[in-house]
Amino acid sequence: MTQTTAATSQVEYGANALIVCDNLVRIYQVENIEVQALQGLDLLVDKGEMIAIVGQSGSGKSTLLNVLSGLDVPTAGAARVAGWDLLRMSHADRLTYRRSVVGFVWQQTARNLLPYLSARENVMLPMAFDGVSGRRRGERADELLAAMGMADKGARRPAQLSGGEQQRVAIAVALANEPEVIFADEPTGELDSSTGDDVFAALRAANQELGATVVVVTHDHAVSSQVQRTVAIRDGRTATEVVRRTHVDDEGQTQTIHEEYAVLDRAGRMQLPKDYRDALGLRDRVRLELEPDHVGVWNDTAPHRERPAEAPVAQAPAAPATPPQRDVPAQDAATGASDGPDPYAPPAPTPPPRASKLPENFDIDAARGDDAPYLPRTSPDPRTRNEEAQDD
Ligand SMILES: Nc1ncnc2c1ncn2[C@@H]1O[C@H](COP(=O)(O)OP(=O)(O)OP(=O)(O)O)[C@@H](O)[C@H]1O
Repeated sequence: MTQTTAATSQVEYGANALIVCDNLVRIYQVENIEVQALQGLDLLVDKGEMIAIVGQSGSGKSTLLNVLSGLDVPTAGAARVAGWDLLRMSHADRLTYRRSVVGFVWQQTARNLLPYLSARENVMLPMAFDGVSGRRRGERADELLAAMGMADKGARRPAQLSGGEQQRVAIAVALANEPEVIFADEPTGELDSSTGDDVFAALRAANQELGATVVVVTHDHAVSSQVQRTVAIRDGRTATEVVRRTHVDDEGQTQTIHEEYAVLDRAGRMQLPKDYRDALGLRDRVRLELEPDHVGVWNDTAPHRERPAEAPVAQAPAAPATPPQRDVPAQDAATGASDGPDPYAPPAPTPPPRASKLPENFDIDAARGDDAPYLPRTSPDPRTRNEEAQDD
């Protein structure tokens, strides 16, 4: 088995994560043309998480899933799942990996189940390949079908089940050999929305009740309301993440909050969301300014200006969903400071002063110099939105 050893002299990237993609590259050669399906993608998934990977058609989702499921080998970079090095697996390793370490739910219901076996027999089949005793196979199949809300339909063949029921049986099949992770590729793509919700409820049961790590790949951004974390990929790279959490307000009402993060890779690269770029006319080249607790990103044509040292620091405004149809002064992406008064802007709230997160001995003036255009972030500075994640 080609498992990586944990004993390295320095801490490995994502050492404690269940899934690690580090600068993953997949280049397809089509005649004389190279297609870069994955262009240095980074991804970490912890054990026990349920996440969605979203992206438009052609963004690289299927390529990523093929790599993670052991069907394809990346061109460069690193990919590990549960300690298995996906770039260095032998053929035999790959079979073991696909049989016992990962489970799959595909979009096409027909691809998940054998049509001539009952639901119960379908769930028992992977266990037979894995050498599980007959009695135990039956017991576990019954447990899994019950967990998926399919206890009373185990004797039916796939053709006697609805599309949503077939997908719930498929989840039970994927769980049969107690895999480390389940990959679901557009599992609700062929279903209506209410049936799709049932399938997501079954995936959540697999995650929360049976402890499986679940990765759902989809083009549907609305999925972010169904999972804890949504990772958006764009042009073969991780672009943004939306983390969903619940919050109880002062009146005792539970609110769901989506916090959107830009993903910063180890080389300091990040993608600015399109609505931010459009709103401020940011393209080709931008100017960066390091402030005590954030980095300002400026339109290249914006005049350089000095900010008074005692100027109040405002919280980041939510970016507009659509670019405003008017001239917007070049604006500091994090502070909201602008070159001149914006007659359309609502009155700015006066926030409490924020403490600097920089180390005490950090020389911000030296760091602002031209020699140090890229600086490490010392703390995340998420933009908070109470709305669904928006992509391009
Ligand atoms: N076998 C292949 N040979 C050549 N190019 C490929 C191959 N597979 C994918 N690509 C290209 O790689 C890029 C990413 O494709 P991929 O299928 O991963 O995207 P996707 O996000 O899954 O899209 P969709 O949602 O439409 O399935 C696309 O430009 C695609 O044309």
